[in-house]
Amino acid sequence: MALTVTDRLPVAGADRILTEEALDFVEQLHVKFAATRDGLLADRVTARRQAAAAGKLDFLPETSHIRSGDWQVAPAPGKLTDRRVEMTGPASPVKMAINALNSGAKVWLADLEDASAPTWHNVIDAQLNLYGAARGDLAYTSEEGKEYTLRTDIPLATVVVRPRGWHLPENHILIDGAPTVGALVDFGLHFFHNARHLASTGDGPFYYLPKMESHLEARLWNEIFVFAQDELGIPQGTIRATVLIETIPAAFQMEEILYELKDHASGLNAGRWDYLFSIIKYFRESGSAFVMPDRASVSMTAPFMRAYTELLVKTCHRRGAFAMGGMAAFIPNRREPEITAQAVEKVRADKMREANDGFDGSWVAHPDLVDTCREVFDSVLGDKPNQVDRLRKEVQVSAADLLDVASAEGEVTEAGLRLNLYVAVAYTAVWLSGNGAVAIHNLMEDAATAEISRTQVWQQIHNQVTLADTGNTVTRELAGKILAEEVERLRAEVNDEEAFARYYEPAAKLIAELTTGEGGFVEFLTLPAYELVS
Ligand SMILES: CC(=O)SCCNC(=O)CCNC(=O)[C@H](O)C(C)(C)COP(=O)(O)OP(=O)(O)OC[C@H]1O[C@@H](n2cnc3c(N)ncnc32)[C@H](O)[C@@H]1OP(=O)(O)O
Ligand SMILES: O=CC(=O)O
Repeated sequence: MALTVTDRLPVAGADRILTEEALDFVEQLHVKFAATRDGLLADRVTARRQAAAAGKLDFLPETSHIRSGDWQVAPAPGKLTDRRVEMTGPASPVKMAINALNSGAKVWLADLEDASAPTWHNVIDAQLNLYGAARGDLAYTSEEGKEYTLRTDIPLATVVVRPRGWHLPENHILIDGAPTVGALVDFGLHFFHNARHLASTGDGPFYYLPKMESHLEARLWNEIFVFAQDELGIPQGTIRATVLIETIPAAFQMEEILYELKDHASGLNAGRWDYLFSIIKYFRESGSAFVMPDRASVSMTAPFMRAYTELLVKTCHRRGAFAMGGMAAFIPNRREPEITAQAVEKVRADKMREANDGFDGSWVAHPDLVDTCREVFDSVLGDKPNQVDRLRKEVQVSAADLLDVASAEGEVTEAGLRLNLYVAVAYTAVWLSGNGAVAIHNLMEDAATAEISRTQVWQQIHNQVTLADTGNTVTRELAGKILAEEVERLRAEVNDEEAFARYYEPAAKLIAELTTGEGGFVEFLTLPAYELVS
């Protein structure tokens, strides 16, 4: 096996990350685990085809002993016993890393996934920032002279790193000439450089694991953790992982996922946006029962979404694990107090539902929402650091409840179709420019929300949906016409032909292929997009 790095110096300091020893560690992870990951990705395709053909999923009969068994995950480590507010955001640029650490949140989900466009610069810069974060050593002065330093008056947020999902490759580290697995690169570099230090201070290493589709994928992570801890001489069980339940098959395997990671598990998170994307994707050709209303009208109170969150809380607490709430997409705007007031009220309502339902904490996307989330959880938790003791035994959720997409109120409209196409192109353009999250119309957009937008269009075309406001049927031609109009709208808004040609034209071409193209469904928007960035 020969490991090569295609471009060693994307950012100052890269050599501190891409050391021979760290790359050896990544290579070892690859040799031991990449083939299993490849097999699990292939299994996803088979499992989805079967479920789509049947138009249903069920709890696994072969693991019923796990669901009925009496077991608990390991107790939470000190730094993860109170997670009432978690701030999410990309680990690059350094300014955002410092802002997140300083935000007053208990945890910072340092995102190498949906809020990050994994350009080589971003991948390495994020690792440099995580290295600094682990050691309390980050500072930055902006071009305007604003100084960013870590606060000493409050505890900094505990870092929980979210590596890329299993599907994404890393094109800049090759083994025998082939791209490596992005997740193994992200985890491997972070663990190698920081695990001993974090373990010595009780600050980690902690991870969020995204987009898994089966408990066997969780088993693979567990095997990686066991190997990595042995290699670096760190006690087994030091790593703690919170798993995002954000795919529909994973919702049927929550118990099994916790069980596989038992000694390393600290909780599950209800990743609502990817979850919606996953349902659309999984059952995309299974008929009208799975066609969702306009994205904006599917809320967390829709019965099928409520079934999912209720089951998640019950499952976690029964096993001594934390149940973490998700992301309300409303973003404050420091220049528009009215927008901020609306965002705060909507976020407050969302967090109140979660806290009352038994979640132990939740996510916010912006530092100006930390206080709102904390106030809500303070009011429900009182003196307690969490509510893992609320077992929610009364909750009963069936397979049919989880799949009852038709229970969502709302319609499919041309306005929704138009907005989906606008957002998909606008977000993809920003992603191609190297930024994985952006506010569009005062909503947070990241890879997960953009995936909903583009898959809804695909699903509407392939199910010949009739639009409630115009009576038209969604066809390739209609979506293509609206796409062209939205691209012209964006051209006028961007008002910069160079930027438009560089980012928006390729984004529009890609979104056209993914929505109205004849080339078949593409699993992840970020896979072809990644081939367009360096
Ligand atoms: C579906 C999921 O997976 S959700 C989780 C993944 N998604 C995310 O994590 C999105 C996180 N949020 C963000 O990236 C940002 O809030 C955005 C892109 C939505 C909006 O960012 P901006 O347009 O920069 O917001 P705004 O101008 O109001 O920012 C004000 C300040 O807060 C900082 N800020 C905003 N959001 C964050 C954040 N998430 N983390 C750290 N700092 C932040 C900005 O850097 C800026 O700092 P400055 O005053 O020092 O310059
Ligand atoms: O990752 C979180 C989500 O909501 O998707």
